[in-house]
Amino acid sequence: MLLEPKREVAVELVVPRDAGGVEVFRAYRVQHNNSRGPFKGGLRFHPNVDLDDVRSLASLMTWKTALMDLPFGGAKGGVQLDPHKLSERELEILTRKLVQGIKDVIGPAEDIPAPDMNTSGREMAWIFDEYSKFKGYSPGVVTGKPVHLHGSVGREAATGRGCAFGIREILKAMGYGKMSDHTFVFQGFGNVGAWASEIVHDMGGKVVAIADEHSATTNPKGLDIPALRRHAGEGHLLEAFAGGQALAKESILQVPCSILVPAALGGVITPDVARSLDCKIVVEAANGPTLPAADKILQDRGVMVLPDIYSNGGGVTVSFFEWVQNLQNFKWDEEEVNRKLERKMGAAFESLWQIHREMDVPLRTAAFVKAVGRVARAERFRGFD
Ligand SMILES: NC(=O)C1=CN([C@@H]2O[C@H](COP(=O)(O)OP(=O)(O)OC[C@H]3O[C@@H](n4cnc5c(N)ncnc54)[C@H](OP(=O)(O)O)[C@@H]3O)[C@@H](O)[C@H]2O)C=CC1
Ligand SMILES: O=C(O)CCC(=O)C(=O)O
Repeated sequence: MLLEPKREVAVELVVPRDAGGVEVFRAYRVQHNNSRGPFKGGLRFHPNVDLDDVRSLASLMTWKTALMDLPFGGAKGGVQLDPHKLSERELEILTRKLVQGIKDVIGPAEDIPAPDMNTSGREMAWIFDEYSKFKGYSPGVVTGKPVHLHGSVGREAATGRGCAFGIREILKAMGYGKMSDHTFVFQGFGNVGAWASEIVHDMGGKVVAIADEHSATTNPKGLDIPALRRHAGEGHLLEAFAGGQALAKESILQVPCSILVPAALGGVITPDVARSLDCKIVVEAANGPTLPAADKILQDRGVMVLPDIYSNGGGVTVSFFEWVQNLQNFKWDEEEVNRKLERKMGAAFESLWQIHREMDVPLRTAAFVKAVGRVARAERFRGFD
C-alpha cells in the first residue's frame, strides 16, 4: 500500500511561445498518501522531471510530514522544462494551464502544492489566483505564497532555517561543539542553499565553499555569505566573487569540511563521491541527494548522514503554519513562526535520535521507523477503507 502512490495525474500543457508557434510540456502531480491529512508537497520546474522522479519525491513527502508530525500526507508535482528558456509571460501561462489541468484533484482540504526547484512565491501566487477563479477564494490551496498575498512570514527562509536548526541539534547530540567550531560546504545557492548558508554563517559557522549550477567559489577563511548573496542577486557568477577564489564546481563535494550540505539536485552523492568526500557529517538539504549504494559506503566510512526528510523538513513545517493561518484568516509574526519552527525541528530530532540510539540504526533508518510507523498507524485506525 505504502509503496505505490494513491493517485497519479499527468497533463499536457500547450503554451503559445512569444516568438510564435506553440510548445508542449508534460506535467505530473503524484499523490502518494493522505492517511494523516491532505496531500502536501512542492512543485518543481526542471528538465530532469519525469514520472518516476516525481513518484519518489511524493513518497518522501509522506515520510517527511509524518516525521515532522504535521497533519498532512505526501505529494509532489513537476513540469519537465528548463524555466530559464521561457519568458515570465510564458511561465505564467504554463502555470495557469497546469492549474486548469489539476484543479479537481488539488484544494485546501485535498492537496496543497508549494515551491520547490525553480518555483517560488511568484508561481504560488498564480496558482492561488487561477484556482480561486474556478473554486472561489482559496488562499489555503497553496503555500509559499508572497507575504503580501496570504503567504506566511518566515516561509521563504524556512527550509534553510530548519536545516540550520537541525545542524545545531546534531552537533549537540554528537558532542561536536558549536557551529563556530566547524567548516561548511554547500552545493546549491538557491532558496535552500542561500538561506541555510546565511543562517549557518549568522550562527558562527565558517562556510568555506559554495557551488551552483554554473560555478563555485571558495575561501578557507570563510565566505561572507550576505555579500555573496548580494553579488549573486546582481546576476554575477559565484566564481567572480571578490571575497573568494574560483573553484571547479564539479569538485565541490570533495572540498574538505566538517559538514557537507547538498542543497540542489537529487542523486549527486554517488558511490564514487561517497568514497572521496572529506567531511564528518552530510546534511541532506536537497531531496534524495544520496544514492542507496552511496549511503552504505558513507555508513561504512563512519560519515553521519542527517536525512533529507528531517534536514529539509522546515519548509513544509512553515507551509503548515501558513495553511493554518490561511484557514483562520489570521497572521502570526516572524518571531512566533521561527520559534514554532525551532520547537518542531527540536522535537523531530529528539524522536529520531532516540530511535537511532535505542535500535542502533543509522539516522535515515530511524527517521523511516518513526515516519512509516505513524502512517501505518493512521491507515490502521482508518480501517483501510
Ligand atoms: N524550496 C523549498 O522550500 C524546499 C526545497 N527542497 C529541496 O532543496 C533542493 C533545492 O531546492 P531550492 O533551493 O528550492 O531550489 P532553487 O531552484 O531555488 O535552487 C536550486 C539551486 O541548485 C543549483 N543547482 C542546480 N543544478 C545544480 C548542479 N548540477 N550543481 C550545483 N548546483 C546546482 C541552482 O543553481 P543555479 O542558480 O545556477 O541554477 C540553484 O542554486 C531541492 O532538492 C528541493 O527539492 C526541500 C524542501 C523544501
Ligand atoms: O512546503 C511544502 O509543502 C513542501 C516543500 C517540498 O516540496 C519539500 O519539502 O520537498
